[in-house]
Amino acid sequence: MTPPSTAEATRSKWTDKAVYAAGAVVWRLIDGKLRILLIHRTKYKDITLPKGKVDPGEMLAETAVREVHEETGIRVSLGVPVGVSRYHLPSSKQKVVHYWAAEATADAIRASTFVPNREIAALEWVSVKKARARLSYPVDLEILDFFAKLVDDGVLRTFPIIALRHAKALSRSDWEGSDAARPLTDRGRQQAKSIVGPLRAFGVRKIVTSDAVRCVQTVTPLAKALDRKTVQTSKISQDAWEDGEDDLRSVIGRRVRSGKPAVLCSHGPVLPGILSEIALATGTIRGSYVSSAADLEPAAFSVVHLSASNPGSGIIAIETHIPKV
Ligand SMILES: Nc1nc2c([nH]c(=O)n2[C@H]2C[C@H](O)[C@@H](COP(=O)(O)OP(=O)(O)OP(=O)(O)O)O2)c(=O)[nH]1
Repeated sequence: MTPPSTAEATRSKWTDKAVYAAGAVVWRLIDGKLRILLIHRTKYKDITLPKGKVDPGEMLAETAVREVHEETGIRVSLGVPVGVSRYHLPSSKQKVVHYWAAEATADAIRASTFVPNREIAALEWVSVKKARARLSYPVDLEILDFFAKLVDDGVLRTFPIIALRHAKALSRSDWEGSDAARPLTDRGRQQAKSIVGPLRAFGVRKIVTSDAVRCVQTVTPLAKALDRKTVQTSKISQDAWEDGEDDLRSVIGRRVRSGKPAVLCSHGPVLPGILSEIALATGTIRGSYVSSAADLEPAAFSVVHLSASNPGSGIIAIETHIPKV
């Protein structure tokens, strides 16, 4: 059992031996009371949290959202990570399941498509206390405990600011034009496509990018999928940063004030400044986790979770995701 990343960045590790899965503690307020979603599984006659196995090529965050939807008919966006459970399958393989908190909004409930089926017999919304009594497996209880801590800390409703490093670009030596015009490689374009699912999983609505071509190209598949325009600005570009003319502070300040899930696509050397400005804008006591979250390979991203009601209470959690291509 790995604790959730309240004060440290987490990085997912992949091994061939384990079976990976992802899911969520889905929650909503009913008449002001917190309720979480349990599933009654048909085949196993057990009561668990919604989750399921990673599809080939998929990243964990998109698995969590897809599986919640497939099992419960409810479309969620992910909030804070609430832990990783590990258990042995009857085949003796290890199963590793990553969980996030995820709010089921009123709209998502209205649009729910659940009907009892071969996999899931019933859905049940219960208090955290009742969930503790009903869940079939001890590992689920540990996830529930992490979730309950968020509730106790008053930081259940959050929004993410995501710092994304542009995907793989042509090297400077292979390019004769200006550095700002350097495009993505074929692999970079694949990476840009592969992060659309996981970025959507966090509910990204706003896309802000350095105006360098390699950054704009990195977020273009996402912008298309969301049918949104990108905000292209030199304020977070490497050229401006090298000339001391960047303005990370105003860009981050706006994002923190808006409270909307956003992605900021920038460059390796600029990312530490972006993470540092998020920490400063939220009164976060800085630790090494902030700089490690900025140390990203191409097309990797760090999700910084902030309190929706009180962003000034500091960063709630940071998690880092690495593309598989
Ligand atoms: N969900 C869950 N199943 C467990 C646990 N411990 C344990 O022995 N099992 C059993 C129940 C089933 O016989 C078997 C496989 O269940 P599973 O939920 O991991 O896998 P699955 O492939 O059926 O479902 P999924 O991951 O696609 O949602 O493992 C546990 O802690 N959680």
